[in-house]
Amino acid sequence: MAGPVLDLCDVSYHWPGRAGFALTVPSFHIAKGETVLLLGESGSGKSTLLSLICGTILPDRGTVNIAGRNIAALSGGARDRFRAEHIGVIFQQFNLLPFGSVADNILLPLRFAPARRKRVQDAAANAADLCTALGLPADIMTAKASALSVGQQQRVAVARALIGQPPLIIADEPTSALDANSQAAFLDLLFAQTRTNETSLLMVSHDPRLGARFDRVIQMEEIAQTERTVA
Ligand SMILES: Nc1ncnc2c1ncn2[C@@H]1O[C@H](COP(=O)(O)OP(=O)(O)OP(=O)(O)O)[C@@H](O)[C@H]1O
Repeated sequence: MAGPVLDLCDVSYHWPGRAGFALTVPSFHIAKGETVLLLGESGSGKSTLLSLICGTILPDRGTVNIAGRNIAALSGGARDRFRAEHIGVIFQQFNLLPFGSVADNILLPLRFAPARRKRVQDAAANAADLCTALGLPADIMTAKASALSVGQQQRVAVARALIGQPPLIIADEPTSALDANSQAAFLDLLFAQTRTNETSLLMVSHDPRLGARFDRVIQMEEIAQTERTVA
């Protein structure tokens, strides 16, 4: 793929009805296969920026290009499909469907993303392979998501983000619920998987110690101006 996987230009955003906070990002790119850790104090707008990148909120101004396409210019349904095709998302609360099986949860993004689905020859086998690569037991595929430990849920959320090799993974503090040992093991697995597929990774964290693992570490204030006034 030519050009950056992610390219923000002249973006600004304020939450509707909230005068106290405004975010401006003049320019921010992530190259294919690049891993970036985004650090910043609480309330500096990291999660807001990730929502703009995922297209769940739209900028007041500017362009958010993913794989060369300005998602801010797509209509709602087209944007949802584009996100499912191109972005694997891992949130703090893993957002698994509690009554679905592990297999249901991992395969979910493929339902909305035919091109991503096509990259996977045998979806069930691929989901099982990802589980094995992420250190989950082979028989976990039929277990209900609600029956899993937090660490297992986290791995299932990673498998769901990685299946079908989307070019970009967005992770918002995915290790916040883990102890130091589990955190290191989790990141080893995530990085092994992104390297295999040359996936770009943008991860938000409060922990600068994670920085050594990433190609680039950026502070929110290096890429964004945040206006904060007490309303
Ligand atoms: N859904 C929302 N509706 C209205 N305002 C919001 C919403 N989400 C965030 N904000 C506001 O946007 C500002 C930035 O919040 P954001 O969550 O993006 O920061 P953050 O850097 O991710 O913080 P943290 O590290 O604590 O998660 C805050 O003033 C917050 O109250």
